[in-house]
Amino acid sequence: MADSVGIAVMGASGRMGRMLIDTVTASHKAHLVGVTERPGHDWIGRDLGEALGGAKTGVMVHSDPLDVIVKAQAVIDFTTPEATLAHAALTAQARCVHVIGTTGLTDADIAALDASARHAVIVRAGNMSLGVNLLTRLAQEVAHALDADFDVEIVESHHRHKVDAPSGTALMLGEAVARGRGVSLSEVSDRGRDGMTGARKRGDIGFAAIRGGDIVGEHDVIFAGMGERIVLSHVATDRGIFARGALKAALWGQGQAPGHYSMMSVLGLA
Ligand SMILES: NC(=O)C1=CN([C@@H]2O[C@H](COP(=O)(O)OP(=O)(O)OC[C@H]3O[C@@H](n4cnc5c(N)ncnc54)[C@H](O)[C@@H]3O)[C@@H](O)[C@H]2O)C=CC1
Ligand SMILES: O=C(O)C1=N[C@H](C(=O)O)C[C@H](O)C1
Repeated sequence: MADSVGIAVMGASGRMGRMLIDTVTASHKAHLVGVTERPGHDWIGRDLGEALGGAKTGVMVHSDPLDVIVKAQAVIDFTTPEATLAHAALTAQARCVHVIGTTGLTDADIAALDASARHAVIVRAGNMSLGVNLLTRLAQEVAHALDADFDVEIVESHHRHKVDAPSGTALMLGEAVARGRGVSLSEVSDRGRDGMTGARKRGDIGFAAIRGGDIVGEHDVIFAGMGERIVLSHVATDRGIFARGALKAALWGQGQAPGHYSMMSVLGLA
């Protein structure tokens, strides 16, 4: 265990929480030191293995995040914006690496994370997969090469339980296109068209969201010109890609200077 990194997983019973527990447990480079769930959840106070329907693991499910943060070298957090902000105040005090996959954060939330990142290493991305992070680089390059004669539309599809839109990934892709064009996304973003919207505005970056069934996560960046169209796509079929990225970030963060990093740094794409 000497070189193995102690990891706490927040939101243990969630879709990503379960995947993260499997990924950390299977790793030779990390081990699980604790997990949390929201106060009132029926897993609180139980052994994690038993809560998952298997044998005892000796890892208990806590509701107080401090109980696990004090034991961890890295916290992996795919929960809710409210929970993630509360965790960030504690990881900053504990000086432990905070890997944040939670999406739906507001600009004010991100500013609060910037403040925590003065003391702790935060790695945050709306998508922790290698494929999507590479796609953001490609989208930026294509946007740079083309002018606004090509209309950009970002279409994302997710499972019926997803609560935020556009997805964190769609926003990452939108930011990449805006960077490639040298504009600010907030000034050109077109979200939630409905009714008599008027014709499309030149230079806008449009977003559309589909929700249904068990779709893990699909993203298209469409560059639609006159007589031709380029479509950059990513299809996730297994949440393991996000969990593996998050674990990689937790390991990479050890020994880094405090700061608010993205997966591009972790993957050597920055
Ligand atoms: N960045 C990435 O690569 C990815 C990000 N996500 C994001 O991760 C987040 C979670 O996604 P899912 O696992 O699908 O959602 P989920 O709803 O299945 O899981 C969230 C879990 O967090 C728990 N939780 C809520 N408040 C808590 C608190 N105060 N303390 C501890 N646990 C708490 C919930 O009870 C739940 O079990 C979403 O924001 C989603 O968009 C999801 C997949 C990949
Ligand atoms: O909620 C999800 O499931 C996902 N959320 C992330 C997002 O908002 O982009 C990443 C992935 O697409 C799955």
